[in-house]
Amino acid sequence: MIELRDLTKRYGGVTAVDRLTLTVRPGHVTGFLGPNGAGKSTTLRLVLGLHRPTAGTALVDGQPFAGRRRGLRYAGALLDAGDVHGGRSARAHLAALARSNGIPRARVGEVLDQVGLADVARCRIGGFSLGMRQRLGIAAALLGDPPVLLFDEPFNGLDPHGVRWVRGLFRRLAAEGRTVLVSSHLMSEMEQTADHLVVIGRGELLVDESLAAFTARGRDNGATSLEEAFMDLTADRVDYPTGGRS
Ligand SMILES: Nc1ncnc2c1ncn2[C@@H]1O[C@H](COP(=O)(O)OP(=O)(O)OP(=O)(O)O)[C@@H](O)[C@H]1O
Repeated sequence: MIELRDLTKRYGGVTAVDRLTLTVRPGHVTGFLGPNGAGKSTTLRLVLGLHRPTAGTALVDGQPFAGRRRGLRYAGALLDAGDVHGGRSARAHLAALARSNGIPRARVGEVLDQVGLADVARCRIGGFSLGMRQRLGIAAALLGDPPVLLFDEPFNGLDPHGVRWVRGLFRRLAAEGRTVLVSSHLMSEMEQTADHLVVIGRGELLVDESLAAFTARGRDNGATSLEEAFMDLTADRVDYPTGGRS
């Protein structure tokens, strides 16, 4: 479970996250949506203790994640698939993470199999496509078999086979009772993957409800799709020209 209480992050004059209070529950895939610059990545980084909040708290299963030893056992995350040492092999990268988190080395082979990278395990990451890097990032998130998983734009760079695989993986992880929080701009993917939605705009919470309730409310207001309901909800929360309702 992830619990945010009045979570706030300011960078100089910019309030990236504004008094966010919400609970992300286990057993669901929670889609985390918002226009560009809404504060999604900042929120994920605050949860993982990579940034310090200006005010408020973020708890992972009842404790702050920052400073937690062997953190990958408690929460796994894919934040930036490009943020890896290109000179290492996939196996060496995962083995180093396993070592520093007290995870048995056998897990490395298991997660490489699970994400479909076993055949290229000894290849340098520098030669990997974006889709392969995404899979490696997902392998790293799964390494510690954690109860809480966070994914920032996990569908980026994946081909249709990869997208379908990720969709199924997230659903399985949630069905196993894990907390799965997925940020994405792809409404079609969220529609098929998430069963709960959190929407933020300019750092503030706009929606925290089931996908079914959100789409039903959108329909009542004349929206014909999740995308349209999202556009209507966030239209006054963007700082750039929008396409509006077609
Ligand atoms: N390290 C930083 N220093 C200064 N401002 C930052 C920093 N990180 C984020 N911001 C600002 O905070 C706001 C929220 O950014 P964030 O990246 O969290 O949004 P996002 O919802 O993930 O956006 P996107 O969908 O474009 O990835 C933006 O105005 C951004 O410019």
